[in-house]
Amino acid sequence: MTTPIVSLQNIDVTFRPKGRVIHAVQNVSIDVEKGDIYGIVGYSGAGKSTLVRTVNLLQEPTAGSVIINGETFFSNQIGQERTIIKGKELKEKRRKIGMIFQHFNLLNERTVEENVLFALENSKEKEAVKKEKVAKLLDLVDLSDRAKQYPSQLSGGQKQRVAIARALANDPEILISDEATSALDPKTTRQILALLKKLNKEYGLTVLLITHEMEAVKEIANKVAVMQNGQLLEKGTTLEIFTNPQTELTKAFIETATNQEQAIESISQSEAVQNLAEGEIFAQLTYSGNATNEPLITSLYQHYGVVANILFGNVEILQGEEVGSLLVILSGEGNRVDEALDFLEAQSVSVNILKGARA
Ligand SMILES: Nc1ncnc2c1ncn2[C@@H]1O[C@H](COP(=O)(O)OP(=O)(O)OP(=O)(O)O)[C@@H](O)[C@H]1O
Repeated sequence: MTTPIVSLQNIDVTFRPKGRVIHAVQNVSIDVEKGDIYGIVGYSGAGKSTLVRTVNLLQEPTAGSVIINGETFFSNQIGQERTIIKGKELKEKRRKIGMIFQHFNLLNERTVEENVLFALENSKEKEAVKKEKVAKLLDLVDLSDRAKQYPSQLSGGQKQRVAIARALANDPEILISDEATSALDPKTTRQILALLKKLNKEYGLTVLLITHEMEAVKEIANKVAVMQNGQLLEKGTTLEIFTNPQTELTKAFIETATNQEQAIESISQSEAVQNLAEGEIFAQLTYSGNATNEPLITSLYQHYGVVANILFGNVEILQGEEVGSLLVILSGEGNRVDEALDFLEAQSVSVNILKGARA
């Protein structure tokens, strides 16, 4: 195993405002490999921002370890001595971890190029070298023609691209994107995500993608962790999580990202589902890779005499793999539906029963 570029181990963050106790992050462990785009999803208040702010110690954990590229930034584990990097050392290390935010955080009284240049104020390079670098970065984010303009003259997507150029100024290996697309419309969101993907692919940039939008994760992340109330509910590859979610919250997130929420809602109202007969099951089947629609459904009939009435079908490409989803009513004799469901699960099809019960 290679050393993870970011290893967060048993991270706790507890706030104590005015006598109250808030467990913002509780015992969360995440390993991010170099080249990952690692999505961290959860609703507002789940603890995502607090967790990622521990990566560059903008937030000091209460307990746990933060290890970046094999180097311990912070450690406070039971039975061990507490260590933390500070001062100049911390400042230097922080420069190698870029950050972008929902509201861009640009300096409004400075031009686009001055905003990017500002990130290089501690660099010992000559002014001309810095300027050349800024020009290159603006070219990279496709904003060369806006160099002399002010943030107020730019669209949201352009502002975020300035912020990305600024975040890359010190050649970071890691970029933390904290809800960077949350204030943008869907089309601009896709453009920014495409830019992050390009930076990841062409420059090997590792991205921590904090978001409440599973759609963004689906679009570019190869791994994902789901958080709720400060805790990590589940983590895995995007393909694993989308095809076999373990928790109700993850299922709900996925439904929003795959337009299935609406399909399930409207199909649940259909006559066939409303009048589901005894022994019938209304279920969502999700599968990836080789399993395809037709052979699965044919097998159910051939082996178990179970008829699958397909009410909705959808195929998406995730991380280069096909992920299929069907909403079906299964009917058959005796406990044949039950056997058919076991068969499906043995074929790595994830079964989510929406109405009716197994025998
Ligand atoms: N400095 C702080 N002092 C006290 N409580 C805090 C502080 N920072 C965060 N919290 C609390 O910790 C919890 C987690 O907040 P956090 O911002 O990490 O969540 P989040 O998942 O990133 O949500 P959002 O996207 O809304 O920021 C919340 O209950 C929040 O109110």
